[in-house]
Amino acid sequence: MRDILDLERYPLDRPDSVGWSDLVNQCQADLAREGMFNLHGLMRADVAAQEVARLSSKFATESFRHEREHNIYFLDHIDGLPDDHPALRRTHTSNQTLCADQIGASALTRLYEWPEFTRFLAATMGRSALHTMSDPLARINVMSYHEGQTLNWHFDRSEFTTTLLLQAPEAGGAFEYRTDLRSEEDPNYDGVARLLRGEDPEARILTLSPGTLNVFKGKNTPHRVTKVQGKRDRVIAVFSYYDRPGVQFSEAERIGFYGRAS
Ligand SMILES: O=C(O)CCC(=O)C(=O)O
Ligand SMILES: [Fe+2]
Repeated sequence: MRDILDLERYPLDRPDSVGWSDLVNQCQADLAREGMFNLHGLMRADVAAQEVARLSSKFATESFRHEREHNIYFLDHIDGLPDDHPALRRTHTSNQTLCADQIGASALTRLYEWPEFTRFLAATMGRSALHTMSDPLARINVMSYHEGQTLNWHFDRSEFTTTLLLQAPEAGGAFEYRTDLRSEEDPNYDGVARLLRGEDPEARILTLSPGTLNVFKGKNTPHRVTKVQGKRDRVIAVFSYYDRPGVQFSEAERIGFYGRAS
């Protein structure tokens, strides 16, 4: 993995070393404080650039244009919530998505399936194990956003989301998030409505650099990607892991996110 990752800086391949334990402790502290951690420059910059070049023709010809109006839940209706509640305010999303079956054998697939990577991620989250998805489309996605495009406010399906930025835009395309806006016990619909009005003082903005791994607790932390500005696309890989093996999206979810079920 040394050909694609900076393992001098991040010793993911040496789980018995002090350096590995120190890194895990640091990530755990960041997760507890911020709901996320970042490994800047985990993927080598030239490898990230090669992936962008390799995928650019696929983006041009076979990507799914994910374009829709949606609410923060990506659901048509929430039981117990009137359909006109401001927490259900609709926003617009537009980007291009490539699914795992289109990405093929690549540095991204190698990283996603590398057992030491899963082991490291599980340790940062205080879990005994994490598992790759069996969903042939959802396990790895690469998304590109060109000028004016955005992924609007949403909560994720999985508790943790793991992304790796491959190419940064000239401007915009920042990751905006609001840590722990809701919990399993409290959906905090009024807090959601306030965030959607742009009035939540706890919302934070993160500007990622290419090669950076970002792990964040997206299930209760709403987040969005602000509009990309300039000619260079924002390109980012999204890896999905779950605490049990064999997880798949439903057919309806696949059609919503990818425009196809298989
Ligand atoms: O593009 C990003 O930085 C965020 C991606 C994301 O939130 C998601 O795929 O759920
Ligand atoms: Fe997300």
